[in-house]
Amino acid sequence: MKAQNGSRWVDPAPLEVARPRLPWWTMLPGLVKLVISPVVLAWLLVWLVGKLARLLWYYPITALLIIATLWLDCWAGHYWAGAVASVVLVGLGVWWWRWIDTYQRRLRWLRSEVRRVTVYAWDWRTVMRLSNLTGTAKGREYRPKLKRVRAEGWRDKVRVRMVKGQAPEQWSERASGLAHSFHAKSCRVRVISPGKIELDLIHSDPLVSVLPLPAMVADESSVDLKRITIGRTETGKPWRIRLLGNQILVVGVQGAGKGSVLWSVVWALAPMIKAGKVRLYGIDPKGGMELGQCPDIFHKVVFDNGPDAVELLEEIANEVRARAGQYRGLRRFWTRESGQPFTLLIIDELADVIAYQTDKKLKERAQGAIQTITSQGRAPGFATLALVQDPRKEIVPFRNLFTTRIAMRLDEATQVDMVLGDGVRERGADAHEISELTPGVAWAKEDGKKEPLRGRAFYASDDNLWDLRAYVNGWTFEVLPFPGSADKGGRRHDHFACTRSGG
Ligand SMILES: Nc1ncnc2c1ncn2[C@@H]1O[C@H](COP(=O)(O)OP(=O)(O)OP(=O)(O)O)[C@@H](O)[C@H]1O
Repeated sequence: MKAQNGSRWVDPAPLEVARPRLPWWTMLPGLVKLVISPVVLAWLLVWLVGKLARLLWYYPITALLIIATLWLDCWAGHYWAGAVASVVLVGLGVWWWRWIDTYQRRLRWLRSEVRRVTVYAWDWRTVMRLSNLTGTAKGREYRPKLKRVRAEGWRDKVRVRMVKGQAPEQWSERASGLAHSFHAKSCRVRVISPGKIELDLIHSDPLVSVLPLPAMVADESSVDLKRITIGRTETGKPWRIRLLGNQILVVGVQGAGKGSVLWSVVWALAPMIKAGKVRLYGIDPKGGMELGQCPDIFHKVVFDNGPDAVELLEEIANEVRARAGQYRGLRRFWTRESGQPFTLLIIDELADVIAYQTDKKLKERAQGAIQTITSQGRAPGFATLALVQDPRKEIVPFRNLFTTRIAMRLDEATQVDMVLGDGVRERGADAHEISELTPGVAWAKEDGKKEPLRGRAFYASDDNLWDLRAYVNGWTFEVLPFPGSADKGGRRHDHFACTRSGG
């Protein structure tokens, strides 16, 4: 209303009301709506079926249980369905409470489904947003998709479809935050296929218990030099390494358990050593502290880093060249049928031989010989197992000649990169975080294989090493009565003495 002369009325402020924005299709003429409605309904149906199929795919056991309960409800009535469901639920609860190990093993699928819904799907959107793993384009939020979850007790394997434009490295950078968000101890990121990754959310370490050496293989023909079992991996499978055509470097701080890798390899080879099909050479510059425990299973062994050690290395390097010359034009690789023994050179502290040696000439000769053996020994059947504490380039300048590298407990993350190579630590190989309480645990990386492997080597006790010596040398023991050992009752104490024969 306009202000008139003497009137108290003034123009009111224009009314500011947002016009309601209706979806575009509401503006369509009624006839068009009628025509496209069956199409829209069909599309809705397909969408619903898709959602249902997705639920059935991710939660098959839960769906089966619900369908079975509904069927029971129709068939026997509410009372019976409720009673059976309660008994099953209570039974599962008691099983979980009393026998969690078998529950986790037997009911892995059900557990996977329960963890998917209660731990991951529940918080997925929030965790993705807070971890900056979502993206926005044209006003729309794009979120990584939670796919299959598999609970294995000690870890949950969680598959994820990444947002377009995302890299696995972005996930590796946030691994620690993801672990905390999903109540896990640590998180590893593994690439499955383009755009798809798998998160390993770790809850406990399956390698905490000591693994005793297994029974020795009876027959040398069953020893496979391509698959020597030296322990167990964290997934419970045998930890196997390849000796044929391979050169192995084991790195770890003092007390990391490098010796257990060494003796697990020798234990697995024992039948072939005994049969003369494998020949061991050894260098132990620490005065025989390690290899001196079984000196007589070696073809030749030297207990220092002086001229004797260098001469032994040069002798082996010459053999490598000579055997390669014999093979030229006849065969490409060593096989058992060649009639020549497979040769394994074991060096207990490589740094003492090639870095700490004060005589420059000896040092250079040792370096040259080891480089010949590691670079040319593959085809003619020569392998090297070198143990070292310090992986720096100044100490081991030719790390790349070792085709399998095993990182035991290390001091720093940079050392892990030096041993296993760039990018392997980002895939979870945290060798610098291996506990002091688990000697023998290691991360291994083979050339040509993308994923590193975590395992624990068998523990070789003094008795095992004594058995090894006796077995390879063919010693037998006979129990003799201890002199004057009969007690008053006439019982003989005859288990204290023995004699050796055959060696
Ligand atoms: N696989 C294993 N399982 C259980 N205990 C182990 C294992 N390996 C080693 N140990 C224990 O850890 C201790 C250190 O092991 P070991 O001497 O082999 O370490 P190392 O890395 O060779 O050390 P160094 O460099 O000083 O020789 C041993 O006394 C042994 O009792």
